[in-house]
Amino acid sequence: MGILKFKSHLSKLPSLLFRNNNLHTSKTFLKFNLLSANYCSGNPLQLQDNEHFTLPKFLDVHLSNASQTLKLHPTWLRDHCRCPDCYNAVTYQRKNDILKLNEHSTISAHSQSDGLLHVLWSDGHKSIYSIPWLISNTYEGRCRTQEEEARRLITWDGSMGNLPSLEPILYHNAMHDDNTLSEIYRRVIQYGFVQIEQVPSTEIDTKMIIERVCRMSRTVFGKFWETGTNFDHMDTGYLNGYLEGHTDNTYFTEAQGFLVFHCTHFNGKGGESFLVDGFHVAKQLKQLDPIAYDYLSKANITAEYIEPGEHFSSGGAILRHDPVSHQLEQIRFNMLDRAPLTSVPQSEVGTFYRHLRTLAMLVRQKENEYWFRLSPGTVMVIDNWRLLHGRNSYEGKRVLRGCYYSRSDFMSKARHYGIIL
Ligand SMILES: C[N+](C)(C)CCCC[C@H](N)C(=O)O
Ligand SMILES: O=C(O)CCC(=O)C(=O)O
Repeated sequence: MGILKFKSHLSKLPSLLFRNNNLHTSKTFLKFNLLSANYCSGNPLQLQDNEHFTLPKFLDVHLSNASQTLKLHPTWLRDHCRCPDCYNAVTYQRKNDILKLNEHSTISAHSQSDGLLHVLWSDGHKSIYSIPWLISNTYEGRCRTQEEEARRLITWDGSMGNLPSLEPILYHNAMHDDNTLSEIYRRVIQYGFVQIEQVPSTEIDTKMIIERVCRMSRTVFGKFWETGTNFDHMDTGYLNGYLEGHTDNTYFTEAQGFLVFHCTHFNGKGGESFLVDGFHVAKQLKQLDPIAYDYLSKANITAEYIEPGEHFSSGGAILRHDPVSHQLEQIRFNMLDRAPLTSVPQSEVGTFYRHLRTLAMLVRQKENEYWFRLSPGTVMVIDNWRLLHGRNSYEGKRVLRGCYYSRSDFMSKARHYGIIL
């Protein structure tokens, strides 16, 4: 009877919940001892249980290789019940009451079969869980996944020697084929950039491909911007001098996640572009000077952008890490947009400049720079949290058009295409 009722819950759950993700069910993953592994910060047993300082009774879920168990806290389990009373599968939102969770978290009975866990609670409520879903939605499982995702990133130096030669992505395919769109996302996530070729160099076509990939984000520079024809904004990007490798928007509380460039007109000298893989440089720094790496992961540095009517200012570490997985998430590097250094006491500034110099030296290394020319017809999408971009000074006419994508918007689509979790 109980089981039948469970089944009816199951059929209403979104199929996503039961997606059989290879990553989570693979033998290697299940072999992993979920509790003893210390690949994330802290110890979940100590961190998460402060209820009356008693050790809660964990429920042991036996994983398919039998010798491993996943220990789940009853409150977590009750909070993650996906039955229609606890979860609205249409809006993908919870319905349960956080203040009642604790009193509802006593398990009366449980059983496990066919990849499902059945739980009967002391208040009579019944829950059913898919075990792969449980694994992938715990702290332990998620940290593991983030590590896997980080391992899948391919970092590179200026020679690009370690990158496979990839089929060019053509405008026509990108516009009409969803698989090509998903490939664009895969490349941006994996390598930090993608080039789309044979884009007609009109403003309207540039906008079409931009919007096909993701929605444009409006910033102080507007939604769709153009440089080389106007001095709308007081920024070196609008002038024609050399620009050293940098990331944009270090002065926003959240820098725009991605940049799009399309050079639609060039008639002059110079103006070649380059990219540096900030995650590669970060790896080099960690090896060369782990103390500098650690320092730049913690020290706060403020950046600013000022023009008539505006004054943006925001601080943060140069090497920003995910607070849970501790994976490097963003490099904020723009030496021009640094604000007065008010975040470091004078007694420490010597150390600060020394570490910053070490990083800047690596950023400037010629071997790390990948040089190319942005030319009419090629649209480039660049990860602004990972890659640094720059260009040579130029003379003549050079029209660069483009936009930003917010991190949230682009990552939402990447998740939709199954590129990230
Ligand atoms: C890209 N676009 C020309 C619109 C703006 C350039 C802004 C560059 C600025 N220094 C920054 O780092 O954010
Ligand atoms: O002109 C370019 O190629 C790049 C401009 C730039 O770096 C910027 O606007 O942030």
